[in-house]
Amino acid sequence: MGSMMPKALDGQIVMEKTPRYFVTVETPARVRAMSRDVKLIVVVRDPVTRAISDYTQIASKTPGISSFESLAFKNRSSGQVNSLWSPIYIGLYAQHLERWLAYFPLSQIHFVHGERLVSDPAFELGRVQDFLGLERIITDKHFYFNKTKGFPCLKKAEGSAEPHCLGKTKGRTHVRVEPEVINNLRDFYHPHNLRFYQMTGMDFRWK
Ligand SMILES: Nc1ncnc2c1ncn2[C@@H]1O[C@H](COP(=O)(O)OS(=O)(=O)O)[C@@H](OP(=O)(O)O)[C@H]1O
Repeated sequence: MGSMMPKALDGQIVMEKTPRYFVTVETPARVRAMSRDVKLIVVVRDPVTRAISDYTQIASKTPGISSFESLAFKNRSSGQVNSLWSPIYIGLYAQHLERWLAYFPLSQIHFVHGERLVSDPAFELGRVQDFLGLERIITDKHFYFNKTKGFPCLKKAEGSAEPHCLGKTKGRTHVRVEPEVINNLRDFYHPHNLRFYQMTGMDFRWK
């Protein structure tokens, strides 16, 4: 992993982004072997919406896939959640964080509040810049709310004068999931979320 990272000059920061790192069992030890003072950034959102978003993405690439409802439960009538199904498993944030905390102090891990990244991107990016020890260059002046997209976008893309929104696969309409299933998943995640708030000292206020 370390040998694959590009070299940096003094004053430069090398970034690497892989969503799977947070949940892959071998990763914390590998990252630690590469650098013990690396800074880690994790974007987290309500695990129920996260699961539906994840399924929406998988379904868009998998013709004939079973319904969310049938994959999310081991047994629908008993309401037993299939916590090993990846869209559900990834949202068990406390469990994943626990593995990282065996290798890194909490002070080296920064959590981006996913919902606030959408409602107030400048605020969340302010926190990220502080965490990285950077000057606060990105501020609310860089964003505007694009009504068509329903999300914030950049007024100017890097090296261009044109506005820039994220692509079509970011911020798309989710598949409809039965309200009863959503409530069931909320109950399932509730204790895990509370543990996560306690571990991070942050109240994400997920329902
Ligand atoms: N500004 C802006 N524009 C569009 N989308 C935004 C933005 N900020 C955050 N988001 C949320 O990012 C979600 C997609 O990111 P992913 O986690 O799927 O990306 S990746 O897997 O890391 O590539 C995507 O999830 P979905 O809404 O489920 O599509 C968005 O809610």
